[in-house]
Amino acid sequence: MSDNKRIALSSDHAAIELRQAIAAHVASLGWEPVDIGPTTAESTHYPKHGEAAAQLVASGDCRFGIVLCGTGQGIMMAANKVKGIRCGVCSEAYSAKMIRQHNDANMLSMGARAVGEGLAFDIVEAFLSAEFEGGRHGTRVDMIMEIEG
Ligand SMILES: O=C(CO)[C@H](O)[C@H](O)COP(=O)(O)O
Repeated sequence: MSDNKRIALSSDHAAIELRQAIAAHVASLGWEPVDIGPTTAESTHYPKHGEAAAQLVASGDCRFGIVLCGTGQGIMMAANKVKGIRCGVCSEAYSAKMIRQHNDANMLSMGARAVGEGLAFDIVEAFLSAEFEGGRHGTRVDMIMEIEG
């Protein structure tokens, strides 16, 4: 397990409050939130926020990233364009566990218009407590990364 306990957090305007609640929650779990905003509910564009969080993860500054928009889909797509990022959208805890165990995901995305705070906390906890299993899953993750070049 990595010593890096930093988690990059970003969102668009649709998820400010949920993102801030998740930042506090991960801190309560012993992680260090690196919340890069935005902080106002003014309409903004999710690609730049997804990319910014993904860069912190890809550079190794943060171990994981958690990104949010209305659905979680657009900001996930943006994050996955950054080399080295494997980000999945989750709206239940099982998938959040599995994207760590089987896909070695380093970022989690959620939709603030799709999940409430309690469910989002469960999803985050499932993601952070699961470990990559390697083995055949490592072979497949390597294949994903080869597509990226
Ligand atoms: O979910 C999203 C992207 O996948 C965005 O949060 C959503 O598209 C923003 O919509 P609006 O500008 O109408 O608030």
